[in-house]
Amino acid sequence: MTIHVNAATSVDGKLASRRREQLAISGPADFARVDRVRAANDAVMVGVGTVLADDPSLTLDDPELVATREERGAPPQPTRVVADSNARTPPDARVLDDAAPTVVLVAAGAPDERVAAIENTGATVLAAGDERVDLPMAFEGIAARGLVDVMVEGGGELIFSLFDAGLVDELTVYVGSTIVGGRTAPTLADGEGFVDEYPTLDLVDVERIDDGVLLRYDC
Ligand SMILES: NC(=O)C1=CN([C@@H]2O[C@H](COP(=O)(O)OP(=O)(O)OC[C@H]3O[C@@H](n4cnc5c(N)ncnc54)[C@H](OP(=O)(O)O)[C@@H]3O)[C@@H](O)[C@H]2O)C=CC1
Ligand SMILES: Nc1nc(O)c(N)c(N[C@@H]2O[C@H](COP(=O)(O)O)[C@@H](O)[C@H]2O)n1
Repeated sequence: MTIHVNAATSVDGKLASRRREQLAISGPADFARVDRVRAANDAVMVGVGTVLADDPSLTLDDPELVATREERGAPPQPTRVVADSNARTPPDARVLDDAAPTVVLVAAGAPDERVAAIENTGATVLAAGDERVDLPMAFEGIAARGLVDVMVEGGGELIFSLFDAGLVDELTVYVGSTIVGGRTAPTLADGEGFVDEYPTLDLVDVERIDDGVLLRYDC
C-alpha cells in the first residue's frame, strides 16, 4: 500500500483562507500535474471537511488520462474515498454522483439514517473505528477492495492524522506565490499539532511550476 499526500499551500502554509472556501493556489500546469497523480492512483481521498467546504468532484476530466488508465486495465476513474466518521457527506455532494465509484469511511457510531442516505446514492460505506474513522483499519478495508495506491488531497485535519499515524509515504506540496494569512485559516497539517517529536521528511526534489514551487518529500 502507498499513501501519497498532495496539497497546495500559500507561502505562509495555508490551504485556504479563514473563510475555508476553495482557493485556487495551483496554476494550470500544477492542476494538470495533480490530475496525473490522480490518474496514477487507485483512489483519491479527502476528509469530510473538504467535501463540505469545496464540494469537489475528485474525478479525471482529461480523456487521455482516462484512456491511459483503461490501457493498463484499471477502471476509468480512481475511486473516491471520504473519511467521514458521522456520515455527514450530503447525499447531493458531487463525490456521491455517478461519475466514479465512492467509498465513504465512517465510524461504528454513525447515524443509521445518514449511512442509509449515502448508500442510496450507490456509494459503499465502510465502518472502521468506534467514534472516529480509524485510519489504519480503514486503509486495510479499502486495500481489501483492491485500492492499494491512494492519493490524499487534504485537508489539514486528515493530513495531520495521517502523519500522526505514520501512514504517509510521499508528500508533494505546491507552494504558490501568495500570502493568505489568518490564524484560523487551514494549514497543511492542523489537528492537535505535534510537540516534542516531529515527523522529519527527506526532501527529494524541488521544481518550479507555474508561478510557484513543487516540493517533493519521502516520508
Ligand atoms: N489547497 C489544497 O490543496 C486543499 C485545500 N483544502 C481546504 O482545506 C479546508 C478543509 O480542511 P479541513 O477542515 O481540515 O478538512 P478535512 O478534509 O481534513 O476533513 C476533516 C474531517 O475529516 C473527518 N475525519 C474522519 N476521520 C478522521 C481522522 N482519522 N482524522 C482526521 N479527520 C478525520 C473529521 O470529521 P468527522 O469527525 O465528522 O469525521 C474531520 O473534521 C477547506 O478550506 C478546503 O478548501 C482541502 C484540500 C486541499
Ligand atoms: N492541488 C490543489 N491546488 C489547489 O490550488 C487547490 N485548491 C486544491 N484543492 C483540492 O482539489 C479539490 C478540487 O477537486 P475537483 O477539481 O473538484 O476535482 C479540492 O477539494 C481540494 O481537495 N488542490
